[in-house]
This record gives sequence, C-alpha cells and structure tokens, in this order.
Amino acid sequence: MDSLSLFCTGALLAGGLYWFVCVLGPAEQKGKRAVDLSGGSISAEKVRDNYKQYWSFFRRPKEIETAEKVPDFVDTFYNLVTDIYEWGWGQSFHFSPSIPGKSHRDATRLHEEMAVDLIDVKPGDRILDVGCGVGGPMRAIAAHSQAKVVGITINDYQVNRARMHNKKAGLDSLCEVVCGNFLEMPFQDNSFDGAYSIEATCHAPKLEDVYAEVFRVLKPGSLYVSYEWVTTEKYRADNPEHVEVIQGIERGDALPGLRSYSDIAEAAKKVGFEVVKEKDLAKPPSLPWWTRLKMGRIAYWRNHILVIVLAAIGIAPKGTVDVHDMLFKTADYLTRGGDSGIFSPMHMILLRKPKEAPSKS
Ligand SMILES: C=C(CC[C@@H](C)[C@H]1CC[C@H]2C3=CC[C@H]4[C@H](C)[C@@H](O)CC[C@]4(C)[C@H]3CC[C@]12C)C(C)C
Ligand SMILES: C[S@@+](CC[C@H](N)C(=O)[O-])C[C@H]1O[C@@H](n2cnc3c(N)ncnc32)[C@H](O)[C@@H]1O
Repeated sequence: MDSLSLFCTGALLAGGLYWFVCVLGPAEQKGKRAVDLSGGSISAEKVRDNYKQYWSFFRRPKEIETAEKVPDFVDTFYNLVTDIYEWGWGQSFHFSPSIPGKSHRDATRLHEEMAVDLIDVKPGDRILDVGCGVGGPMRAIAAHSQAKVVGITINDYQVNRARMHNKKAGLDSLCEVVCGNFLEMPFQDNSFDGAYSIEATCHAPKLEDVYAEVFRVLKPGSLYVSYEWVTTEKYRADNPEHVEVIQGIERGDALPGLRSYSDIAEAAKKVGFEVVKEKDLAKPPSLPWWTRLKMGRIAYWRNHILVIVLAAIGIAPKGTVDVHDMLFKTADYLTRGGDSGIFSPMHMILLRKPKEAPSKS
C-alpha cells in the first residue's frame, strides 16, 4: 500500500470512529456525548464496585425497606445512571404518553406543563419540584408558568448538572436546585405556593413520609400533583410472569417496592391532604408511553457496542458496561409492564392542603 492510500485508509477509519462516537452517539437533547459518560460523583475506578454494591442491596431486601438506607442506595443508583439517561433519553427522566404528530421532546414538555397547569400556579409563585433530576421538567415548567421553581434531589452530581443546564438555558433566575433528602426537606413550614413530583416519589420506602414532608412545606390551600409509579388493577401477585416483570422494574430502577394504585390516595389522606383528582394518565385514549422504549431497541444495541468500545479503550469507566446492560434489561421489563397493562409510571394524583387544619375534637 502506498503512503497516499495508507493516509486515506487512516483518515477514513478515524472519520468513521468519530462519526460512531460523536455523531451516532450524542444525547437526545445534546446534553451528553458518549465520550463524556462518567460514574457521576463516583471516581472512574470505583464505578464497578458501586454497581456491585447497588446489587448487594437486593440480596438484603429488608435493608431497602428501611428509610435510613434508601437515600444511599438511590444516590448510588443515580451516580451510575445519570449520564447514560441524559445521553440516551434527554434531560427529563420520565415517560409521557405518545402524541400523534408530536416529537418525544414535545410530548415530554406537554406532560410536564400539564403538571404545573393542574396546580394553578401564578407568575412569581414559589413552587417545589420533589426529586428534580437534572431539571428537564423544572426548566419547562418555569418557562411555561414564570413561577420560581426550587428542585430537590438526593444526588449531588445531578445538582451540578441541573445548575449548569439552568444557566445555559438562561433560567437560573427562576430555577434553584438544592441537594437534600425529600424525606427531611431543608425548607420551612408553609413556604411553597405549590408542589409537583414527576416519577420520583416511587423511590420513597413509605409514601406517607414524603407526602407528609410536602404537606408540611406547602402553604394552606395550595396544591400538589404527583405522577406515581404503580401496579395497576391488572396486576396479580399469584402470576409468576407479573411478579418477574415488577421485580425486574424494581431492581433496574432503584425502587424499594412498587405500590398498588389503590395505596396512593390512602397515603395522601393519612397525612392530611384532600384528594382533588386521581387518574391514570397511561389509560386510553392516551397512546402508549412505552413505544419510545420499544422503538429505541436498535439504538440500544449500538449504544451497547459503543460503551464496550469506550470502556475497553479507557474512555468510559469499566463498570459502565454493566450499568448499560442493566438498563437494557430494564427497558425490556418496563415495556412488558406497559404492554401487559400491569404497570403505570403516570398514576396522577392532585392533592390540596386544606385551608384550615382539621379540628382535633
Ligand atoms: C423514573 C425513572 C426513570 C425512567 C426512565 C427515564 C428510564 C427508565 C429506563 C431507562 C433507560 C433504559 C434503556 C437505556 C438504553 C439501554 C441506553 O442505551 C440509553 C438510555 C436508556 C434508554 C435509559 C433511559 C432512561 C430510562 C428510559 C425511575 C428510575 C424511577
Ligand atoms: C427518575 S428521577 C425523576 C427526575 C425528574 N422528576 C424528572 O422527571 O426528570 C427521580 C429523582 O428523584 C430523586 N430522589 C429519589 N429519592 C430521593 C430522596 N430521598 N430525596 C431527594 N431526591 C430523591 C432522584 O435523585 C432523582 O432526581
């Protein structure tokens, strides 16, 4: 081979590699590239150990039922998955029903705007985002409502990502992000005009505990909406296939145990909320939320090869391959949960903190 063809072959290979990594592999919403995948706040050499530690929680299921252990377990999970989520899904870590003629991005934004429309927010109001991730919903909601949004997440890597995105979007005067546990929030009583949580309170070992905290920080008369992950009325605990799917969802999504749709309103009433409305947003006429997961299968294979290559050449932490493999399998359990109708990630409940505390007599 003469030097010109050697040069051309080399250039072609380098171009192909660049295209595979940087063009085929960038984030849905240009937040992350494959070459930037990390273990969040975990140093690269500890990613694999943390992944093993994450799985060890499931060998001692009693531990993840105790409130003290769960924040650690959830924090480890989000260190492991946050970059992969941003890279392969975008800045909003939740599902939304498909809408004909609309992109996933638009369907996601509309699902988020619906939450803030439900809680009757006025420009300038101070509202709380319970479990805010890297702030996709927070930015859409602040831009739509002109309310001031305060988000809380247990994961400090997400806090940094969210602040960076807020600044980049020019929304940092409306959006604030706090690192903390939503089971013990660092906020004063009666200090918010409204609150919402999108697919986040499913991480709480007891729903009452997080609902009680939201109740405490809300001003009397204000509204709270939550999109909850639940098993539906179709779920049968004596059906081994149902059990396998639900267990697969719990393990791949750091859940201490999925609740039944029928437990949600009970938990809310127990802490003092009035139930204004309750509806499973996944039910027809809504179109399936899981088609996006199903359609992505070819991309997941490509991503998996990419992660293997990047880990082998030392760009991505070694454990990233295990984490990606776990998510790959989780996508399948979630799709089966959606197809069979035994699981919903968007059981919506709208709650009001009464204007006056009920009399004790
Ligand atoms: C609310 C939660 C998270 C919900 C979803 C945002 C995520 C659940 C499963 C995730 C994914 C599965 C497959 C990944 C794929 C293999 C990879 O190549 C690209 C990213 C995925 C698509 C990833 C994206 C986010 C999810 C859809 C839970 C945790 C309570
Ligand atoms: C699936 S993500 C959803 C994020 C965001 N609502 C969205 O839709 O993009 C769940 C979020 O809940 C947060 N979370 C889970 N348990 C928490 C806890 N005990 N305290 C604070 N945040 C928590 C996680 O850190 C993460 O940000």
